[in-house]
Amino acid sequence: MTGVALDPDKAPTPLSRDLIALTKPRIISLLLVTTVAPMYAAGSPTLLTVLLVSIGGYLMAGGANAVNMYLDRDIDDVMARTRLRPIPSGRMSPIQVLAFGVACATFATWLLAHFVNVLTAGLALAGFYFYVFIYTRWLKRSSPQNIVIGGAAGAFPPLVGWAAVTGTLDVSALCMFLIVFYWTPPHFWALALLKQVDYGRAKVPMAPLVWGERETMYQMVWYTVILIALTLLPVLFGAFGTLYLLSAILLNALLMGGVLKVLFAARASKPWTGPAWWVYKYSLLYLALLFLAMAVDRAITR
Ligand code: HEM
Ligand SMILES: CC(C)=CCC/C(C)=C/CC/C(C)=C/COP(=O)(O)OP(=O)(O)O
Repeated sequence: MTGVALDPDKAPTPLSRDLIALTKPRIISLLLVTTVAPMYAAGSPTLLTVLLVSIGGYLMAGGANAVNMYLDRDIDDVMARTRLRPIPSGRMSPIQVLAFGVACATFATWLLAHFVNVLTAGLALAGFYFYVFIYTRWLKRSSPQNIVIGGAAGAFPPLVGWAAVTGTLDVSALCMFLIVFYWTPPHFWALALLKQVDYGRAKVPMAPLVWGERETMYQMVWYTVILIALTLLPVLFGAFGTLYLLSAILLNALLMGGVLKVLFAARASKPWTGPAWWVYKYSLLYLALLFLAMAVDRAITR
């Protein structure tokens, strides 16, 4: 016994729980919705294919998230939101985390290439590299456009799901990629507006700190306008029908309403943090329901 007082932040945590935390499971749950829904929009996959793609997708994205925590261990240590993660809290060493992340991604590549197809494995691996090297290693610390360009990483899952079922990519898959791509700025900047102290302390040039709050809010509005147009585009070329159209209209109206509420509150010098939280939380429901509507729409009209 050393007699050192127990720090509640450093209370023992089972290794299994830390390994799961390294993969950011809650984020992956939505990534998997945007992987599996396109599979049902693309065709009629067997349950085994869905299971294999889900396991491979989880391990690839989880591996990417673990390597992200390895590369970001210095800034995770200074942000309140991230300082209890396995590395900054001292429960795991950086090299253990790196090895875990690389092992997950390697196994996922083999699994997808061997049991699904090589295009699916290649697209998932491209998502891994994009997130680790383009977003985390490069853009996150160097530009307020970090999540716009880097956000492309999070848009790979629909391509993965589509390729797993069709063995190829087409304009519907591209539309789904673009939908997630343009959804990312309103999703993330709503949170970035609320976490400016954290990002300032970590010297990460997130949009609100570089452009200011008002400009970030205007940008959120413009990205939402493009997002709405992109969600309606597949209906114009006949990819989806009425159920999807009605769902998209409703979901879009609520998202635009939320984003405008943030902007108008700020312009009127009224509190905008409540509406910003709402937009962040709602953005998650929005994407899940939009992709679910795509799958159901195609399933009932097939
Ligand atoms: C560059 C792109 C993105 C950035 C920078 C970003 C950033 C973030 C951050 C910082 C959080 C807060 C997490 C926390 O509190 O620990 C978050 C939450 C979340 N993000 Fe994103 N995100 C991005 C793209 C995506 C994508 C593509 C998806 C899924 C399709 C996604 C799904 C989620 C989910 C489900 C949460 C809630 C997690 C929770 O409640 O613990 N994000 N995002
Ligand atoms: C197909 C495939 C494998 C794609 C990879 C997709 C992927 C892992 C997307 C993650 C998006 C995300 C959580 C970004 C936040 O990173 P951050 O570093 O800003 O968040 P943090 O501060 O919470 O660590």
